[in-house]
Amino acid sequence: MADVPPGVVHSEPLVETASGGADVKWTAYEKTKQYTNAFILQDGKILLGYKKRGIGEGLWNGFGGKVEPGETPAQAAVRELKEEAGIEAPLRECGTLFFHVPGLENAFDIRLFVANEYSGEIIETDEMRPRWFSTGDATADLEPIPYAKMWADDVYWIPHLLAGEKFAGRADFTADSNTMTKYWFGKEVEA
Ligand SMILES: CNc1ncnc2c1ncn2[C@@H]1O[C@H](COP(=O)(O)OP(=O)(O)OP(=O)(O)O)[C@@H](O)[C@H]1O
Repeated sequence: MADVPPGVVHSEPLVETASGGADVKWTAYEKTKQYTNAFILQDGKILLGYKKRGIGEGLWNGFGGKVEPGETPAQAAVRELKEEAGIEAPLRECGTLFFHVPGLENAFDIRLFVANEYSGEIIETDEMRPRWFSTGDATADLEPIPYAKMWADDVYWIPHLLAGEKFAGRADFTADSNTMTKYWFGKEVEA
């Protein structure tokens, strides 16, 4: 049985797929705040957004934000996708992530969502500049997923997202930099 880190939310057993920083301890945390992160995957391409402000500014990511009081994570994911990319999609939960960043009051409890179709027109918003990327090699019109310009954790779990596997993990970051001191990721297996 995998040694799942504190804070990681999952419903089925997990097998480890990546880990690092074995010589450091998981940082203790007191409070968590729920966030969402949503992706559209279609015909060998993935929709990402360039974050123009706030947490993760200057990085490419899925579309998401804080779960507001009275909302479920699924409702928040749909609202944030509409607010940040202008589209609606039948999102399904595909994973969870937990992040600790020193100096922030709350650790991040993030629910990840994916859909293979959407409706509406993809638009740039105040917060995000959306763009399609190839899920494989570069193509004539699409660049590959820009891992070097994404959160350092993404390279470990996006392959699960692309493979249709449910995943969960945790990463502890240094303050004010996109560097992980300790991380653990796993995918769900049948109980
Ligand atoms: C540390 N490693 C990380 N790796 C991958 N993704 C990460 C992340 N840390 C935060 N995220 C995502 O970043 C968005 C922040 O949300 P953020 O825009 O700040 O929230 P929200 O829109 O509610 O804020 P406003 O109050 O509107 O500014 C949200 O999707 C959240 O899932």
